[in-house]
Amino acid sequence: MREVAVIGIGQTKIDEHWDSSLRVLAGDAALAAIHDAGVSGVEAVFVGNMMSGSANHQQHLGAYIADWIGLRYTEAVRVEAACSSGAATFRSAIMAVASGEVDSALAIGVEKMTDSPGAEITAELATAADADWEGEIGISFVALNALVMQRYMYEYQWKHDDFANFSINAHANAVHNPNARFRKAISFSTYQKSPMICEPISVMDASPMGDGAAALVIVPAEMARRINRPVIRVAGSGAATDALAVHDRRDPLWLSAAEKSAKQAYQQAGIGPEQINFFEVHDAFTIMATLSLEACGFAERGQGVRLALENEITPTGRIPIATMGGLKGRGHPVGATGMYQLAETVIQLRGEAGPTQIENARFGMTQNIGGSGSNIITHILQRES
Ligand SMILES: CC(=O)SCCNC(=O)CCNC(=O)[C@H](O)C(C)(C)COP(=O)(O)OP(=O)(O)OC[C@H]1O[C@@H](n2cnc3c(N)ncnc32)[C@H](O)[C@@H]1OP(=O)(O)O
Repeated sequence: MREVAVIGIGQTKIDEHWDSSLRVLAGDAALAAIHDAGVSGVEAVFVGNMMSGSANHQQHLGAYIADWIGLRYTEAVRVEAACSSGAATFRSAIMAVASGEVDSALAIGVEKMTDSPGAEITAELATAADADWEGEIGISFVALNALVMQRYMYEYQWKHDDFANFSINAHANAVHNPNARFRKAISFSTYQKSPMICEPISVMDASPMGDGAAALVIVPAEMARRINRPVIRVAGSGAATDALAVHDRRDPLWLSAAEKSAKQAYQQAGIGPEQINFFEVHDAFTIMATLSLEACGFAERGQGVRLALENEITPTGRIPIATMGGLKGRGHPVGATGMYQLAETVIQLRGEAGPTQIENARFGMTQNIGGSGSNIITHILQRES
């Protein structure tokens, strides 16, 4: 397999984009990535998305987007893995280039959620849960994660307030990200007063919906090394699944798929969690960020919350997370999120992150979670020079 690198990124602001269709959003991000890469085209296009068929009446996305950006007669397919569709798409693209099948690939993640009424979109999101055991009883993703958070707080004796810094850090970092949906810092009191959705998850524990697209251009690393720009190499990539239904898991409070995919990525990169300079975590809910930090080796079991409490997750902490707002502040257009995480990691590694720049960052990690932890994909990007 060849080494691969990212040479171009593009993204739209996450918002309620009433005036832009799915392909306009995807096209804007894709063309920005192609422009950033300085190439005239690519050999293959991969489009990540979760629910365009039901939410936007456009299931067939590969040719739809490729044609829109002027790439007719190019290979183009859609990739779906629920909320981890973005990272799954990136993984397909890097494998295509690493195998030698193509010399350039464009990975796009796009989702348009605000066209559908709230109840409808909540039901569509719930299709990422187990239809027979979870969807059947009408459970939403907020409710599913609330059950896990309840159990976690009971088991390890944490209070709701102890999770506040996940939200405070994400929103503080989102202030400096022009593509973030909520560019407003929040205080501890905002967190405390936030309306409860499904106890113990309040609005400030949950990532907001939104519309958006992000894209990356991937080429062989040897080609990237000939460009006069920092080389951002894909050092590691891992993917793993778990039982779809939470009650079927070995331990509902441990993300086994996160652990396995992170281990694969660490092994490929030849490093451990201590060498990761920042982590774009899947903070769809504060409890999910907590469990992800533990499974990836940044905290002991039941102690992920302590990293937030002790301010170790801020840009100057031991393991900075959500450095450009995370899902909480930037927004979570589900099938696009993994691609936003990767684009932000490239920005950090290029040294272009502004006030939330991580000093001397060499290794950035992303983790994109699908379902309530049933499909998890981890990537490690490295700045070579
Ligand atoms: C593996 C996975 O990734 S699973 C995750 C899948 N994603 C989800 O489940 C989505 C979770 N989020 C939600 O369900 C919704 O966004 C909710 C319940 C948090 C909020 O929904 P609603 O109550 O409909 O929010 P609504 O859009 O009416 O906004 C109400 C206000 O709160 C603000 N707001 C809404 N959500 C958030 C948020 N998460 N953070 C900060 N502010 C928010 C809005 O801007 C709005 O402010 P305004 O009144 O000043 O305009």
